[in-house]
Amino acid sequence: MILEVTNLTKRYKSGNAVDNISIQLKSGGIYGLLGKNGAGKTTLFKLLTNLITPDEGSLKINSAKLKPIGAIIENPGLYGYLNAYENLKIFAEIQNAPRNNVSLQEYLKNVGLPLDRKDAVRNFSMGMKQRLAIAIALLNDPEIIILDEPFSGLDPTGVSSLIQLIKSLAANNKAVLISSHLMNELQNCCNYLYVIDNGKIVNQGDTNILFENCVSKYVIKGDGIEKAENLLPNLISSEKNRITIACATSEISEVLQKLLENGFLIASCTPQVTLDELLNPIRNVV
Ligand SMILES: Nc1ncnc2c1ncn2[C@@H]1O[C@H](COP(=O)(O)OP(=O)(O)OP(=O)(O)O)[C@@H](O)[C@H]1O
Repeated sequence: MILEVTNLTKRYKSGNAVDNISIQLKSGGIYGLLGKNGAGKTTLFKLLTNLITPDEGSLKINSAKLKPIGAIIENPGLYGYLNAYENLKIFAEIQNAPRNNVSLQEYLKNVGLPLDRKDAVRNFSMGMKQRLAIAIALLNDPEIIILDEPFSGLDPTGVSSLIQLIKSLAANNKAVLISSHLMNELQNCCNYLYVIDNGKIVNQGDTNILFENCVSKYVIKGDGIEKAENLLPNLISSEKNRITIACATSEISEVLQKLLENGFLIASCTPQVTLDELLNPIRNVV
């Protein structure tokens, strides 16, 4: 493990922002921290990066590096009136990181920023700002990268290219920890998920398994599929060419078989998971 957090707690007058949290990160893994607004994600990240001190618990980083963590917490704090290269150079100076022309250009290239963009970063798209912030987080070649809500404000193309960049960091053996309230983005990106609510980790596991275990509904599409209503006791809703049924992963093949046997052609069958189901794993019994 590159990072081991044990029973971390942070109390405020309003209550425990982080409540007895334990997490472990391995090099090369992409970890998601999924939770609603106010769940405690940013507070946990501030504890991991020593911006605040815990009231209880411990944090162990198994690295010989002076600065093993690179992080973007809350917003990428960029200088809007400077260009990408100038931003990177200033942060490299502040962090005492290598700042010769070649290595700075290399950082920009590695995060996919065009080297010929010389205008101020206030003109950049959100996706480009995120990339620049990641380049800054990478300046000291940290072993752990922490990204707080990196998908916020990105369009679908920006999200998928950011996911590619995050995967390339993990392929270079970095441990990446990402917070978000967006389940689909984390599902597409992370190997392992921690679900946080009210300061506590309420659910965790391999992303695919976690989602599979939380599926309680399927949307089935097909020409005239709404006419299958009477075949399906677990029907939730029905409209032209589309039905939604309550059904666990273990039961869906039987349902599809029944539809096929009765002459219905299925165009797609999509599992549905809501954040509520991930937050309340015990309730997911169909
Ligand atoms: N400095 C502080 N003083 C008092 N309460 C705080 C402080 N920082 C955070 N909190 C409280 O701790 C809880 C967790 O906040 P936190 O910002 O960690 O949540 P979050 O999951 O990051 O939410 P968001 O997605 O909205 O940023 C909230 O109830 C918040 O009001």
